[in-house]
Amino acid sequence: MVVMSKKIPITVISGYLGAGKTTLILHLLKCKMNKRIGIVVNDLASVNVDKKAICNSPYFSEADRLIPITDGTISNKHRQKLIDAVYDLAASGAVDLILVESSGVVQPDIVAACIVKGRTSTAQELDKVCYLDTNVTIVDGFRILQQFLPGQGKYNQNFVESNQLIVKQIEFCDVLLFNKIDLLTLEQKNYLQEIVRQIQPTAKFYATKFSQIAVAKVIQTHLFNAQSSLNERNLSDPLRLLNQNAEPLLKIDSFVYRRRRPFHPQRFNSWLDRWPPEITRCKGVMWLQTQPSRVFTISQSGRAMDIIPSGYWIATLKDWEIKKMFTIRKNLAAIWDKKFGDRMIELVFIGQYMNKEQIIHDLDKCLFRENEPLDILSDPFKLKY
Ligand SMILES: Nc1nc2c(ncn2[C@@H]2O[C@H](COP(=O)(O)OP(=O)(O)OP(=O)(O)O)[C@@H](O)[C@H]2O)c(=O)[nH]1
Repeated sequence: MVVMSKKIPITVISGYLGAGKTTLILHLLKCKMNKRIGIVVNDLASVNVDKKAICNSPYFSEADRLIPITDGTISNKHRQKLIDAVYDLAASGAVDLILVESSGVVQPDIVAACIVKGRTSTAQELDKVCYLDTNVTIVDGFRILQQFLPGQGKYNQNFVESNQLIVKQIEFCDVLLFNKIDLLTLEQKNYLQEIVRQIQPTAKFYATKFSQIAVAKVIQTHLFNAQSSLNERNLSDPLRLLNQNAEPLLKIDSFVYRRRRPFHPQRFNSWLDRWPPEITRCKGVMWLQTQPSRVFTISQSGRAMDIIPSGYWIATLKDWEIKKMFTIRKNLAAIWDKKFGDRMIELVFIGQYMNKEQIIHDLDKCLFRENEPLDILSDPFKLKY
């Protein structure tokens, strides 16, 4: 049994799909004050896009540690993976604090119960090496504008189920970040804040843009009180909560669309105009025939869509640089293609009742065909500067 002289504090970050959880982690990495940070990222899809975003951050240092968990639902199997990952980090002595990013469809009270009462698969007690310090819930103001306004989605089951989950996430937290306020008018912001405060009157409340918050407000706050927080919600026996076979509140699916060939910019752009509403969240990378050196990152959440150039493919570097990258990036050989190098389209789609075959079929039609004429000038993704 490992006995730690000092237990490691844990901040759990919850929030619906695309609320800004990874954005908060990237912000905290940037702000850290000589602390070694351990991160557990629980992503819903089989490709952990959040892990890539964090590991590629210039602020993720060699002293930091990250353990990814994929297919992050709330099933018993995944609860065990989460407990084991947190224990490994806390018992390693290699980190000073731990951030746990829940997947967007997870109830935070179950994650809290895992940390308060969890035992590893080898029967080690988690509370011997770490303690739950703060539960942060991030609320996507722009999404709830759509979901919480009167009359919206009244007869739509997707809305009802996702609203239930968002409300549960709001209810169980010590700190609430009301995020994406840059996308709201003052009137919308005030109206929605009022609703959120009614659901959660006691937590510390901060309105944020891009999850920007002072470190001390979310780390080592000592705000979580296991007795009152779990008891208040009639969860007096966290073990029961931990062991119950919770049906996910939200029946949500995900799949990965992966192709080596690039998109035809105009065709892909017109597909974006016909975006299937069942897709709740899409994230990943892509490339365009017209701009073969650029990596484009896509991040869609509800009605908000970001497609931004975010660096260059390794395949565009000089030969010696590419060779060096092979020694640095251990997984590069596995993804390298003779013709395209590391260029690829890899998009994770998350949603309810998605017509996967139709989406794949339509996206395949957006791919650039051999010997097709190239119209660089009318590329809608061309940078204006
Ligand atoms: N306009 C705006 N965009 C934001 C803000 N915060 C985050 N975003 C964007 O929202 C998108 C989703 O942010 P993430 O941090 O990846 O969200 P997440 O909660 O980690 O997403 P999942 O892990 O998929 O559930 C990204 O494109 C962010 O840049 C904000 O305050 N304003």
